[in-house]
Amino acid sequence: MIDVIRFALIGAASGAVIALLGLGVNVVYRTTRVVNFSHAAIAITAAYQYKEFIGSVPWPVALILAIAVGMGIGLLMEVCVVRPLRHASFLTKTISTIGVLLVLQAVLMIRYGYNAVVVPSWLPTTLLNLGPIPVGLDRVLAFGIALVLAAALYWFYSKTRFGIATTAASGSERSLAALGTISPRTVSLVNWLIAGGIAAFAGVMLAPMTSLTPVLALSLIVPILSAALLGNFSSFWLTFLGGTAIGILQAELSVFTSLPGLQETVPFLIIVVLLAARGRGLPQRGEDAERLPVIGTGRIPVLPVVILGVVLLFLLQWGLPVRWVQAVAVGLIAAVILLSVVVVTGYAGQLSLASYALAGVAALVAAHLVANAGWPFLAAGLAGVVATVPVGFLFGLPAVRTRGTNLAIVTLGLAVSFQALILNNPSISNGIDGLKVGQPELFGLNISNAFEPRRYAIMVLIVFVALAIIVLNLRRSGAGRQMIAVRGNERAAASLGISVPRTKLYAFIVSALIAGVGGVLLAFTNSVVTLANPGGQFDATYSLNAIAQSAVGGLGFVSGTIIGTVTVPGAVVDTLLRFITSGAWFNLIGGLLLLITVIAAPSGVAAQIRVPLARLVRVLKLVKDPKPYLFAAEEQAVQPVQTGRLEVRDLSISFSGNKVLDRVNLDVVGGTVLGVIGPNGAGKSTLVDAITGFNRPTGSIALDGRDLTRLGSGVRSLAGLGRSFQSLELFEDLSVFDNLVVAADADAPWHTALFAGVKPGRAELTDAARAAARTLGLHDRINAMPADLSYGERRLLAIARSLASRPKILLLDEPAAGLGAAERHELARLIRVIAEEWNIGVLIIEHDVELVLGVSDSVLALDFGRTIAHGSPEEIRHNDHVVAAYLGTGDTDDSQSGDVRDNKEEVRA
Ligand SMILES: Nc1ncnc2c1ncn2[C@@H]1O[C@H](COP(=O)(O)OP(=O)(O)OP(=O)(O)O)[C@@H](O)[C@H]1O
Repeated sequence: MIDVIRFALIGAASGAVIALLGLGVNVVYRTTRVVNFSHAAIAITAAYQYKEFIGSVPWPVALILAIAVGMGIGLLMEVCVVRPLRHASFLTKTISTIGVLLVLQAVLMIRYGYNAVVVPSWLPTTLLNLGPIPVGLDRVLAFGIALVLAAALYWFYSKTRFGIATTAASGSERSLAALGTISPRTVSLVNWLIAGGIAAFAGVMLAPMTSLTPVLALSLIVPILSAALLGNFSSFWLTFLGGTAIGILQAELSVFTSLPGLQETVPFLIIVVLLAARGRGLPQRGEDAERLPVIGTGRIPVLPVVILGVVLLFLLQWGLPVRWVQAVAVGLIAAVILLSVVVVTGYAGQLSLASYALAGVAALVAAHLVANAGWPFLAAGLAGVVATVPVGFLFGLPAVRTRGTNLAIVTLGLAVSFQALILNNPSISNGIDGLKVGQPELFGLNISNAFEPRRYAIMVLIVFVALAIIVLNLRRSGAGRQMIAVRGNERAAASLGISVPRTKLYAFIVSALIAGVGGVLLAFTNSVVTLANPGGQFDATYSLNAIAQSAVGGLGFVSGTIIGTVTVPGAVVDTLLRFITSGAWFNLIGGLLLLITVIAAPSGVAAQIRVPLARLVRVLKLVKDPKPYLFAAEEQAVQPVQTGRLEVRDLSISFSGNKVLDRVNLDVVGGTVLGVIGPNGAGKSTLVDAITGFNRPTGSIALDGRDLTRLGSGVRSLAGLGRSFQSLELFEDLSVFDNLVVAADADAPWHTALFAGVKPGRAELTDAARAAARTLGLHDRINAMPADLSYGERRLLAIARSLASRPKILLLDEPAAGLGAAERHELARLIRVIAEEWNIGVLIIEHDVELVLGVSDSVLALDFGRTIAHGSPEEIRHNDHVVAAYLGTGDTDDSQSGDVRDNKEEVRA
């Protein structure tokens, strides 16, 4: 028992320092919404500086100087990286901090090498007896200092004017500017300085507890970010408690369990479970969809690819010296793994940091089957690749409930756990001796990289080209469009019947399969497969390098995987530079290149060069221009839907005890329009969300007698409930054509996704999608991107997209917001067309009362979530409750309403 307490105290001290580092992560997240992956690297850099300073100055001066170094790095990051990227997506921001991490690590590697450095403690290390328990005084003091600092930060950010301003604005420059007195620039700068200082101080505290190595920063990332995550990147106390708990758990596990790797894994897995419990299947209303990096078209420029392929084949077989052949192979293998990043992060928008772990799964299985079961290379390799399917599924599961940076941390944590528990376990991976796989053969030919490097490289080339074609096909397939829809806007995707969890898991599994192929190719490059560290070929942190390489090339581009290999160690550029530099310098160049790319060209080099390249290819007549989609001249007849009836009974919902909907009852019948009005905050959008499955109300919702109450939003959409959003939520990465196709395709049978990479199929507009485009006047804009449409056209596209999914009932959330008088009049006419010609039941919520009264067959008025009136437009117009709650006067402006009231007659005529 005494030992348990003693190790709890020891763990609490290191945990408190981890927490301190987590607190620094919170500080910058509050200001800039950036999760800083380089925070630990700043700490380690400052700790190295401290070690240098104490050689020449007293320790207090050294400590101050080290803190100044940390603050300096924070300042540089703010000025050179964070500020230029302040409008970028979370993806770009996160990747930029990974860039800073790689740069700092490379600098430390150049300066100090791999050898561990011991740093003396500046705190007294005498043994203290707490009753019968001996503990180092330095540990107790470290815990106390961390606790005081956490309290100081809490005080500073909740009590001082500066801190309150930072907290209130919570990362929004506009809110900060609105607060007046302090400029957003100052707030950002000061917070980055504070964060840098805290990192440095924590680094100097941590250094004596563990010896310093440049890679220490990498092993600290997961615990630090986990602590910050536990505090939701904002609560200092929860972060402090979380970090301390992680430290205690790790100390206890390291002493009282014999399974290696458990101490890295268990605390992290607890966090995953907590996150999953806290997470949500879909983002909430108001969580802005971000502009993510550009994605390629997926078109295959056949002739240029064939020419390049043949030239490379020739060079590999005859033209290049062996050294260069091997360098090309190294680059192509890395490019295969980067293809997996294109699928999961580029197409599906899920920032996964586990590509090398998944590659490692395939390598482990294949190497075992060859080394211990005597399987031939091909069969073992295929088995290894298949083995990645369940692991890819497992790694994808958190994506169902988390997203963004949280997901990045979880996937990196899973990768680190996999390495600690499996790859580093000598009984599984045979430790640093590795697994002997000898010389692989393919169809009777020796293809060993050592003896037949040309054959090995040609095999790698063929595999890369095949996978690249599959990934390009996937981009053009229905499954690819669904991934891009989910990446662009999960709520909109769900509203069309796309299963968001299934799409994410699909992306993870496809990506795992591709990474698996890369893993097998990488593993069999040598006759011994080394999986355990040091020297493991699949170190979890290589996935950070992979995301960096991918971002340099272009996350959404297959061509980006080749461009990204310029920063791959051992590939062509590195081989070239080895004549003048060492490997450490190459890593530094790679990190700097990443930073320059994300700032100057956030979508990567491939996105930057695609326009001139396409022009060149066209001038040389190497490809045909794609034909734009043209509508047939004849009018598309609308096929009316089967009549639907939506019945909503006793719908209620509360948020934090505040009743937002209170026993609302309504019916919407095919061919009619129900208007819902109410003042701001009456609960109108919440009503649409509740009916379509975006929140969890009580009561019941049935469509044509089928109870939908317990079903998710995607299933409700497939059952016939369509909706639009107040904020439109278009898929900005997809053309108008593809926005409609993706809506019509949502119920495609799942097995089409199985062969999407081989048989992508042709995107076709369904009859309903064509009719929707015609009805809403978008047929002439069908090849445009949403960003090129006028505001009014964008609103119409949102409705057309819902119509393309053939709903029986369509719920329109403020469709006229921001439209001019003429556009509103046209919209009112279209709503009657949708009801009467398409036979759809329409529920419209609108602030424009006259529009609602003019277009609806009956109207429901809400106030504070309660129905205050329900009747014909005329009854509502003169209802006393409505007049009191909403209209303000008994007389509405009849001159304005006359126009829209005539719509029913106009359409009937
Ligand atoms: N997820 C949520 N958590 C907490 N409160 C919420 C949530 N969603 C809605 N509310 C609250 O419910 C109330 C009703 O909001 P809702 O957006 O439905 O009103 P509305 O009638 O559509 O208003 P508006 O016309 O301004 O859009 C508001 O007070 C809002 O703050």
